[in-house]
Amino acid sequence: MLIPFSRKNGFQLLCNLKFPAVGFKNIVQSGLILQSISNDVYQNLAVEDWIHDHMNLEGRSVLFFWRNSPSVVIGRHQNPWQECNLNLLREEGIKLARRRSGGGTVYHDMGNINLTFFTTKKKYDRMKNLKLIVRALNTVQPQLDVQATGRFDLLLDGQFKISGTASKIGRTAAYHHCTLLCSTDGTFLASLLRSPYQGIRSTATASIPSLVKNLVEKDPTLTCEVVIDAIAAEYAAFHHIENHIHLINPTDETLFPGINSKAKELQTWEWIYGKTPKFSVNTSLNVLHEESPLEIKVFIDIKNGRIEVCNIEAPDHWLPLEICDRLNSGFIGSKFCPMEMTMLTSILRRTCPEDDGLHSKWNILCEKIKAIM
Ligand SMILES: Nc1ncnc2c1ncn2[C@@H]1O[C@H](COP(=O)(O)OC(=O)CCCC[C@@H]2CCSS2)[C@@H](O)[C@H]1O
Repeated sequence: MLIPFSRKNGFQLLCNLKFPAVGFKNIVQSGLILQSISNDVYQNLAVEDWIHDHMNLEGRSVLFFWRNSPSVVIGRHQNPWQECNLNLLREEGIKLARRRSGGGTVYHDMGNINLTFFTTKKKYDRMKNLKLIVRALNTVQPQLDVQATGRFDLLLDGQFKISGTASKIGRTAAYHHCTLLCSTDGTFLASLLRSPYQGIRSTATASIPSLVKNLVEKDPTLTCEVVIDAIAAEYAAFHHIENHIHLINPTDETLFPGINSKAKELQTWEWIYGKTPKFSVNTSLNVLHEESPLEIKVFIDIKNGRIEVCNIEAPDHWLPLEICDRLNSGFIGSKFCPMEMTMLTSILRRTCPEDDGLHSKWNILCEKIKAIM
């Protein structure tokens, strides 16, 4: 049963919980189980940041459950252009988030559970956490074949990924977080995580795609609610604590002072796109000229999400070199982002001679360039 986390004692509860007496030999590791009432990926990631930064985890550990409305979550050192179909994300209104932990890109929706295991750096143990999840799943469905792999995925029937792992290890605190697929939209997941962008060269961490499956496909009773309750019960039994899930509101500043500014930072363009490791795009675009295709070469270097070097080379007879150069130098310093391009190209177009033919070619080229962003 879920009981609301009271405002009055919330912060106290998080920071100064009274733990059972610790014996000399049998050290009782005390714990706390939390679940977010929000489905906003930025707010939930901010809870992780807050607990990691502010909670004293010495002698206590915390398990945090959270679910998000449709979102794509990239790792700290990843390139979103390389990892997902940004145009599709924009069209469908899917949130894109960059987390603070490393690793690959995953898709979240309300059919996916996220679990964060907070401990001290010393007590950090991903295999122990995954085994706890496996025990919980087997309690509900003893027939289920779920195993943890060497790279800390959970596989169903030896081949289908149902969980991916990432982690952040701080100076004293650490967390291991993982996903768990109960009833996620697999078709949508696959199309969102397929990048259509060609010619990207980068040193960013690349994701490792797998065949995925939902737990409900194996057993329809394994819904998110059932699975969360089973894992909470297993965690409570393991840590000798009350089997109770405390509901938390991640926008509650009395509980988490300063949390809203953490959530805000996670939503900024500078964090999501700007933290992409330097990369380059080397591709070509095709336009039609007198009914035959014509090749336009594009070389762009992007640093901190912004265009650092730009070389768009169109045949001189199609677009005069001078006009091309105007575009190339005009783009320097701007965000590698279609919205910014729309603004910029309409400003730059005013510097172009009044010529309908030229303007139409300019528009065609700018639309093509926007499509690779
Ligand atoms: N939700 C989810 N769960 C499991 N596997 C997924 C999911 N979404 C996509 N995938 C598959 O994993 C690969 C990427 O695998 P890869 O191993 O590259 O990355 C991960 O697993 C990262 C897990 C991060 C977990 C965090 C926990 C809280 S916030 S996000 C992707 O291409 C798909 O094939």
